[in-house]
Amino acid sequence: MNSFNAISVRDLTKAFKLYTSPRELFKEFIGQPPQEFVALDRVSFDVRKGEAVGIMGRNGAGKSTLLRIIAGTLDKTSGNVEVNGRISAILELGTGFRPEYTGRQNVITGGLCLGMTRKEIEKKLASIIEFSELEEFIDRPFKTYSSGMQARLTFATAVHIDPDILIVDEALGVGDAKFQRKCFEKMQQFRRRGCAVLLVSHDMNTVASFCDRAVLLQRGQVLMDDNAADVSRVYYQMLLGNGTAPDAPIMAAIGGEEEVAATPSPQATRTGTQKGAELIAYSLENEEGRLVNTLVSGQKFTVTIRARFDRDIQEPTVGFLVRDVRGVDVFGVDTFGARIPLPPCKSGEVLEFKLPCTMWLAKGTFFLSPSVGCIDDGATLDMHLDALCFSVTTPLRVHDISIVNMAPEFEHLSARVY
Ligand SMILES: Nc1ncnc2c1ncn2[C@@H]1O[C@H](COP(=O)(O)OP(=O)(O)OP(=O)(O)O)[C@@H](O)[C@H]1O
Repeated sequence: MNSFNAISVRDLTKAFKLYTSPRELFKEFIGQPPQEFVALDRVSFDVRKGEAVGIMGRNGAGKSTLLRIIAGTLDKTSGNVEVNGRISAILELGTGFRPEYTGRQNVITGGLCLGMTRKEIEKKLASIIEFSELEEFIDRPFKTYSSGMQARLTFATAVHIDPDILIVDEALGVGDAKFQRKCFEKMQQFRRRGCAVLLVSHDMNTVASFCDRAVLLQRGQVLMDDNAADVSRVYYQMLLGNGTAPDAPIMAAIGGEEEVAATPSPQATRTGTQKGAELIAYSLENEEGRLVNTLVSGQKFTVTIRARFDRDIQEPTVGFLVRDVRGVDVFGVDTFGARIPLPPCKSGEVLEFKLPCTMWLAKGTFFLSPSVGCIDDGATLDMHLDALCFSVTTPLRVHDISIVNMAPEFEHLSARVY
């Protein structure tokens, strides 16, 4: 393995044998193999030292199976996993912890399970308890702890191993916000000293903000391995759509090749009846009429949408929706709602819709979903969810945390001292 890598996974495959009855065991014994379920299918990726990699995917995609094999608690069927350094894995709450033991006793047994020596544990016991903030409860039975308290003790023990590789499977999700913050701070410290972090999470914001890279699994295969923000976005679109990412790009942006267009997402999900009209192009233009994927808060821009009709529509309607990365709808408009009639369209005609707007959102990444509909029968004919990804930058005078730009007029500011 390359010396920069902490983990190297090559063609990793895991097939679970499915025994539907005890007879199947017997059949296997006499040479008839049982049915198999392939949970991981030739998965390959690397994690570099000091890198934080998110593992994403819908329920059953194979994330836990992957982590368990890397952590060494589950056997692989084929392929190769190389690990360079000491692993500490939080695969589920209270790994190696006994419900009837006290918190203190469990730190000792759990620590031993996680690979610490008894001497090491004794040396770190006070620090583990302090990190968990459970001093008051540490001599009570573990089974009386809430799931958040269990998470605290599990995490506190696991991070005191001083691992080279930290593997965390969602366990942090149950701690309260303050404790989660503390855990992420601890994980950042690990990264700074070269520890690799592998984090399974369903939360795209966690992955996008904490991880450098992410691997998206779909039915046991690697669908995407890229920077965390892009993978999170695709994962989010999978969740919004039919659960799988389409194989091929479905959209092209309008415009000249030399110009930068807002990125049409290859993963856009189509909704609507898809009968009567289809969206054929859409784009964003700045005030100079240039195709852009970055808009400046406070400035004007134009949304252009083109739709082709394959039947006569007396009253078409066009609109779009803008969402942020968390999936919150931040703006929506359509000609029907605005009571602006569009001209009737005949089969074979293309309608071009251009709507000048002002960008009042503040800094961030957003997704635009264009749509075309038919007022005659009240249907959405075609809508491409989150099809255009664009970012907004704010002028210096708007604070970074802003969601919207209230356009402060500093030139008219008055300040009086009494
Ligand atoms: N012991 C087992 N025997 C048979 N199938 C199994 C076994 N363990 C896991 N699977 C199957 O393997 C697939 C992957 O499971 P896994 O737990 O890795 O998914 P996951 O991505 O972690 O899901 P989740 O987000 O729900 O935790 C699932 O379809 C699951 O049913």
